[in-house]
Order: sequence, then structure tokens, then C-alpha cells
Amino acid sequence: MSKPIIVIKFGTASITHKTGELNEDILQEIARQISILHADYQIVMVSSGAVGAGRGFIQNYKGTISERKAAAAIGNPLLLAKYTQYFSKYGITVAQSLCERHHFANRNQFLQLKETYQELWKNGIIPIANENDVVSNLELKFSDNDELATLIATGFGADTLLLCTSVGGLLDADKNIIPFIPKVDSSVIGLANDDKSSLGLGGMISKLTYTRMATRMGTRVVIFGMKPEDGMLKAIDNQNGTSFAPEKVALNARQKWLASGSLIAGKVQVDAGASVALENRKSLLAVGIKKVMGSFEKGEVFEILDEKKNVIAIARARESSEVIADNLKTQNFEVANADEIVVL
Ligand SMILES: Nc1ncnc2c1ncn2[C@@H]1O[C@H](COP(=O)(O)OP(=O)(O)O)[C@@H](O)[C@H]1O
Ligand SMILES: N[C@@H](CCC(=O)OP(=O)(O)O)C(=O)O
Repeated sequence: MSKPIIVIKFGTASITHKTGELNEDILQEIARQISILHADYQIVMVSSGAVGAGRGFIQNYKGTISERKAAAAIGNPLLLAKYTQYFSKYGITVAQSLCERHHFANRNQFLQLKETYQELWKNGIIPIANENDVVSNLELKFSDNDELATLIATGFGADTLLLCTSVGGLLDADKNIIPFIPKVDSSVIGLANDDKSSLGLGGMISKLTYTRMATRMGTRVVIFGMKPEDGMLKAIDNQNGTSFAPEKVALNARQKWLASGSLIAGKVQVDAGASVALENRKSLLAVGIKKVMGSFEKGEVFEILDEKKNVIAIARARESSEVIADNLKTQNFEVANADEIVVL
């Protein structure tokens, strides 16, 4: 049996000093602890820090988008060189994987990423992913690397997603780390405010949003800090940070990808009868649709909203939004097949 997959994400605040320079002590610790986990898991690292590592080379850096892209272009090789250096102490080679959001939206391309990672794992190599900031445009980018890490974890069916944070875990109102959360609901998300580190993009709200997605797709999540000794090794044993229980799901890999990695091109609102049919895992028929919103092509993915406008499912369209809108009164007109609908 192949080893379980774990995805471990390090944000900017976790691996840089306040000034933005890389914190080499932490990088060495990351390499040491991951070298121990390497024996038992297939690992994907996701590391931010390129902008922080490169921004010192940009004159009068103010953090504009083009400056961030340029800083990432400079910082990425510096970051990788450090990881290469520290992992080599343990005889481990690392590989760079710069990803763009649209690679995840196209299932064939996503499967190619998986194939590449499998080839690397076969050779004992650890891929280190980061967003390809140099070309990512505002409309179509990952919201941050918490999202990138989550899409890799859910799309690969990872056992565990470890999200490293500078604050050690999810804190309660008294600033104590909450050790275990059985389910991420709105009261849990409400614990986080929108504070984030000066160079990062994510913060705790983003971590919790993606934690909810990952746990819904059956992946356990641990938000942890590197400050305690062996912090990562303890986190994987639920002994450090905040652990979030995975939900039991009966989704295949394709459906998990549909619900997380695909890009949502439009929406349809359905009536109460159609909502019930979807809950009972039936296909979506045009007669149950009240309204088609936005425009999508055949094969693209859309959200299904109930009468109260709550998102209740994600589906792949059998017809374009235009054709669907023209057939709302046609009997037995299938808009999405049950196999390609994920009820949330
Ligand atoms: N309830 C909370 N528990 C923990 N952190 C929180 C909470 N609410 C807001 N935060 C903020 O979220 C941020 C955690 O993310 P951090 O590790 O800094 O970012 P990144 O990994 O994205 O670089 C911190 O700035 C922290 O103050
Ligand atoms: N791609 C950017 C990081 C963007 C990002 O998501 O940052 P963070 O919120 O610190 O994980 C970089 O390498 O600096």
C-alpha cells in the first residue's frame, strides 16, 4: 500500500523575520522534522516567502502588484536554494513546483501535476509548491497559499493538511490555543479576525475557510506552530496546535476535485422540489430551475442555490447556460447528471 499523503504549508510569517528576511533557524528545523516524516509519508510542501525574500532587491519597495511579482521572481530561487541546502543534510532532494489557479480548474492539467508529484515521490524527492506569482493575474489567482495547499490536499485525497501559523494555532478569546475542533461552523470562523502578517496574504480567516473545505472533503487539518520543540512532529500526532476532524465523505476523486478545484462559472437557483431531488442524489432537470445566473459553457462548473440563495451543490453543466435558459419548460431536460453533482 502506498504511504499516506500529507501537505504541509508554511506562510510568510512562519518562515521570515519581521523584516522579511528568511528565518534560517526555522528553515533548518523544517528540513529536520520533514526528513523524519519523509519515511512514513508522501509529502508536498507549500511554501510562501518568495516575496519576503526578494523584496529587499527592489528599490523603494512599496508592495505594488508588479513589485510583489518582481520580488517573487527574485525570492523564489533564493528560497529554494535555502531549502535545497538544508534538506541535503538529510540526503533529501527537493523540487520546485510553481502553480497557477487555472491549472487546478482543468482536471486534465491537474492530473498531470499529480503524475509529476508521483514521479518525484517515487524518486524520494519532496515537491515544494508556491504560486507562480510572476504571471498570476488578479482575476485568476489563488487567494493565497492556504488555498493552493488545500486544493492539492483535497485533489490528491491527502490524509492530513498541516497549516503552519506564526501564532501557534486557532486562539480562543483569551488567546489560548484550542486543541480540537470537531466541525468548522460559523461560530468557529467567528473566532478569527482579519489580522494578518504584513507580507503574507492569508491570515486565520483564510486558514479556517480552507480548513472547512478540506475537512468536508475528508482531509484532517492541523493548524500548528513551529515554536514548540518538534512542533511539526507533535502536530501530526494532534499534540500541538489545533486539530480539525475530517468529515466522513463518500465522494470519489473526481467529485472532490469538482467541489474544490474547479472554477465556478455561473449559478442556477432551484425550487424546493429540485433541492429535495438533489439531496436524494438525483440528476438536475431544467424544470426545477427558477433562474440561471451568469454565463457558462457546456462542461463548465456552476453552483446550485436553493430558494434562500444558499449554495447547496456544485455541478458540471451538460449544456451551456444559454441552452438551459431556453429549455426551462422542457420535460426531462437534464442539466447536470447525478454523477457530476456534489451536494454540499
Ligand atoms: N482567533 C485567532 N486565532 C489565531 N490567529 C488569529 C485569530 N484571529 C486572527 N488571527 C491572526 O491570523 C494570523 C495568522 O496567520 P499567519 O501565521 O500570520 O499568516 P500566514 O501563514 O498567512 O503568513 C495572525 O496575524 C493572527 O493574529
Ligand atoms: N506567493 C507568495 C505568498 C503568498 C501567500 O499566500 O502568503 P501567506 O499568506 O504568507 O501564505 C510568496 O511566496 O511570497
